[in-house]
Amino acid sequence: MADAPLDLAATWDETLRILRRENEVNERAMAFLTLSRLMAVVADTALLAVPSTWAKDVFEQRYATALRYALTQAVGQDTRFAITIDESLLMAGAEDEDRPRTTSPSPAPRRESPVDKAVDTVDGEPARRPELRETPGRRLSTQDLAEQYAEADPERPEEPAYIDRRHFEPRADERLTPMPSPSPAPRAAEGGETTLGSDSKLNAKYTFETFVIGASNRFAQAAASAVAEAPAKAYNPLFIYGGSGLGKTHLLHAVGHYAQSLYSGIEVRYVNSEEFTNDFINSVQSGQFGKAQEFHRRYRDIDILLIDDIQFLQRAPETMEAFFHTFNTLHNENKQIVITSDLPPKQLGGFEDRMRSRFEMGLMTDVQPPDLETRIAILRKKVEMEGTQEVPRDVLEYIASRISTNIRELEGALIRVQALHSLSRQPMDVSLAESVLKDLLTHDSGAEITAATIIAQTAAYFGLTVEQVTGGARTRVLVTARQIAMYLCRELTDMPLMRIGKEFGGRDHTTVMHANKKIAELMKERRAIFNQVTELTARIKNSSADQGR
Ligand SMILES: Nc1ncnc2c1ncn2[C@@H]1O[C@H](COP(=O)(O)OP(=O)(O)OP(=O)(O)O)[C@@H](O)[C@H]1O
Repeated sequence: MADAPLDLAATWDETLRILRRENEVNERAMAFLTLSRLMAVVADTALLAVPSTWAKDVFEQRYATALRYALTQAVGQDTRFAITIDESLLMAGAEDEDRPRTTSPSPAPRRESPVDKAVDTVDGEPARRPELRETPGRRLSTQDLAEQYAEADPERPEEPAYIDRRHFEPRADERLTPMPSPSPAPRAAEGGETTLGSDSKLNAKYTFETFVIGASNRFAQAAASAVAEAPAKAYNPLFIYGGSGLGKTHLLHAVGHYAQSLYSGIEVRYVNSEEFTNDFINSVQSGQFGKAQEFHRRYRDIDILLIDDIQFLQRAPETMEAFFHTFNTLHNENKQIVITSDLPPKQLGGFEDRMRSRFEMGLMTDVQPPDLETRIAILRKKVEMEGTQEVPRDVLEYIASRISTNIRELEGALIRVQALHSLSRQPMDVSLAESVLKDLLTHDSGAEITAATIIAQTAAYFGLTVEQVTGGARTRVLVTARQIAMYLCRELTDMPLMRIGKEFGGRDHTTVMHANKKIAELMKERRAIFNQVTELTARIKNSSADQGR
């Protein structure tokens, strides 16, 4: 079980007291610190919300050591910090100033940001805004600060403060490592794919231990970790958005594993939005009371709902309505919801405003494409997880420098390099990697690759029909062709497993997962499979480029 939750407001008060005592921070910075908030402490990192870019820069650059020292003392363990900007804190402070001070501050009517909302629900108590104490050294009023700031930055946006990774650049001395193992290894099912013992459908590989943290995902990781530690207390919902293959699904599963490791008996459910849609449609179409009840039990009698790729939620009004009610029920009952999407709520087409505004109620954070060092660290982690032969740093660096936008592609390239090495017995060096990536990249026109193209090309290559590739017959040739096509759909398109399964006659996502694993293994063992995958990749890329012209 987790330790008793930290009293964040008291810890922040103590941090400020220590900073005042040490007297290393000037008055102006101290006044900004008074307006700031401690939002969470995740592993060894304190998440701070501060009112302005100026404050963030000053705390990170000039007062980093003093702040880190004070936080370490107040938390009682070595604590570093990450900062986000929440401009409404400045206004909140100004409003507080106008009111007579009381010992129990009540929430002021003010513009709410996702961050505010998040803090309002900590420990189920109303927000404890940092008190504006009158100290001998404090002469600047928050009203002064608000005015100064408004003058300095008249353009500041009225939008709620989105939290994104740009506020979380790593310190120079920071190493790229997975989080210092907060969670024990998840319970693995046979085949190592999903956890047993509950209906959660978690992938055993996607944990915080196997997730590499860099500037591109630092805040998302910390927020995900915080919701697992304190479900429905920290941020609800947590909304993670960003491009394909950047680790959103991985984080979602990691939340589930970590929460399960902390709270025995906690009910966690991971679901893709398409699966949610299917479940709902089945429950309605059957017309059976039992099915409807089963749907309710599945999505409402749970503690954490992890819903992936919300952009695919079928636009049918009934499904939207079902999701809206599920969301409200869970939220009202203080159950945690974590959502991923390719776009932030505001840009999610096809969703009603009431739905979008609910997505914005908690905390929003993006994940960005990782930088080179993070990509190398991810590759190193994959090698370590597979327990395969070491891959030299220059080879990892070469692969990481050539593939930059999608981690799934990065993993695919690593698999191919390892496969050629094990088949050809050529040394694992940069020239080997070059020869593999040459094939992979020279055909890259940037044109979009579709499942239809992959299936058609695979069928033509093996002398089969499209129906045979997507059908149910199980001769050896058919199964191999089908699995290769699924593998390439996973590697070369943005499609989630569930969607790929649909393209192959409505197969389950676990079938696609199995095919993916199988082909990755076979590529290392059988030259014929490696050649087929390589050759087909070139054909698919060429054909997609031709279609795009
Ligand atoms: N920071 C990371 N550390 C380790 N592995 C990562 C990291 N980010 C992504 N990956 C890996 O990259 C692959 C793709 O990640 P994932 O499926 O989570 O992406 P996604 O953002 O959900 O993509 P999509 O939107 O297409 O569903 C996974 O195998 C995942 O483990």
